[in-house]
Amino acid sequence: MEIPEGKGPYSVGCTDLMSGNGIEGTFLRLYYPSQNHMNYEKTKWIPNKEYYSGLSRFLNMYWIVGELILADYFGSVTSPAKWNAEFKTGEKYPLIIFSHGLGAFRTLYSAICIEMASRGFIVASVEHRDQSSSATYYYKKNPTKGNKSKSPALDEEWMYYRELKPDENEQPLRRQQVQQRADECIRALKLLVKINSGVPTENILPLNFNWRLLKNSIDLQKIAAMGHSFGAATVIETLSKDARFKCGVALDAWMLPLSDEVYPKVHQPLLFINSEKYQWASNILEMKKLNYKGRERKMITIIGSVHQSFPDFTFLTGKKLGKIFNLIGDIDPQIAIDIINKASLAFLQKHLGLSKDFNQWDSLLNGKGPNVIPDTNVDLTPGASQ
Ligand SMILES: CCN(CC)CCN(C[C@]12C[C@](c3ccc(C(F)(F)F)cc3)(C1)C2)C(=O)Cn1c(SCc2ccc(F)cc2)nc(=O)c2c1C=CC2
Repeated sequence: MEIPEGKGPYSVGCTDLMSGNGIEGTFLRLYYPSQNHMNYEKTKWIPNKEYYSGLSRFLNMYWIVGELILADYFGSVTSPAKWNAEFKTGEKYPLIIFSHGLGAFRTLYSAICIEMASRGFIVASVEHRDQSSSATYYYKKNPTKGNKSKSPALDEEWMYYRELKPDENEQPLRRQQVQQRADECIRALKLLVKINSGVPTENILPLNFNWRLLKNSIDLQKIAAMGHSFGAATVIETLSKDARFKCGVALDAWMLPLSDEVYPKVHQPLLFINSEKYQWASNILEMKKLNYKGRERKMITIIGSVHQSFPDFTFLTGKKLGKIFNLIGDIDPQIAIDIINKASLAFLQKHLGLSKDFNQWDSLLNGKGPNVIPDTNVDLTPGASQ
């Protein structure tokens, strides 16, 4: 079981960028079209052991037991992208900013991000520092004691998932977090615009990736946001704040963090791709609040899919464990991710004005095709037994 390769014509590279100290900085994993050299190592899927500690805590496993099991089980998993491969220059690429879900972090959606990059997108998967990530880290510049000659020592600070207190009301926390998440997506865009303009950018991470090759390589008129669950709410919040994002793809959106005043502000086209199992009337009704005359809204449901059909875990456990943890639905994970990717590509071509062949999948946007239906299968009549 491993994470599927991109199906598009471009070879895919991957690197990490952390810019700015402390939690105000930007931390993202970049997936991009790369030169087709063969001698590159693959990308480490979960790059630091602290992520396993965070995950086991998020999953309510016993901290140590969970960490050891997860590290043992997933420690050698790689993503099918060439680590620090040379960027493929010579054309301008559309840009996707990707936002991860609650308890996830920037590396866990590589199947979707790699597929997009293989189709000719630059994809920046941001890592959120709003304490919704299982774990994340940043560097605190501690002033060098006296001697100015040495560069200030940088020490890693780890931040873990903030659990809800027993009687804490979830909504205020999630509303504050979705604001921070949107700001982090907008900061990531600003950083990439700066890199595109050729301004040299310092990467705190000691990686040998040539960022100068990205000069004039991003098509600034073709920028979209994508995200899963809490990350899909982040997409909606981000679009409402920054018109540079021309459209959004909301994967199994969790609408609780959004307040009513955001709905009239989202003018850009939105695609909702919903799993069959992760749907309930109040959540769907919140999505419908975004329907305004003249605003493009598309919704499809993938039959047999579950909430975890979107992150990479769906490919990494056998059928049995996958079923127990609800990581795999009745639909084959590869078939589900193909529908997710093709519907997203068709929508992005239409609303970013791409001249590719993604319109071949337009029928998916109308819920036509195997394993897919238009809109939702939830009965929205009030008081219906859900
Ligand atoms: C018990 C903890 N309890 C916390 C509120 C609920 C935990 N939970 C269901 C889970 C995540 C699950 C999972 C993953 C991974 C393995 C593994 F074993 F494969 F590692 C197992 C089991 C446990 C399925 C969700 O939070 C669902 N969810 C998610 S899941 C995003 C995610 C997180 C971690 C990952 F590693 C991969 C993907 N993103 C959201 O934005 C939202 C929700 C709910 C509302 C908003």
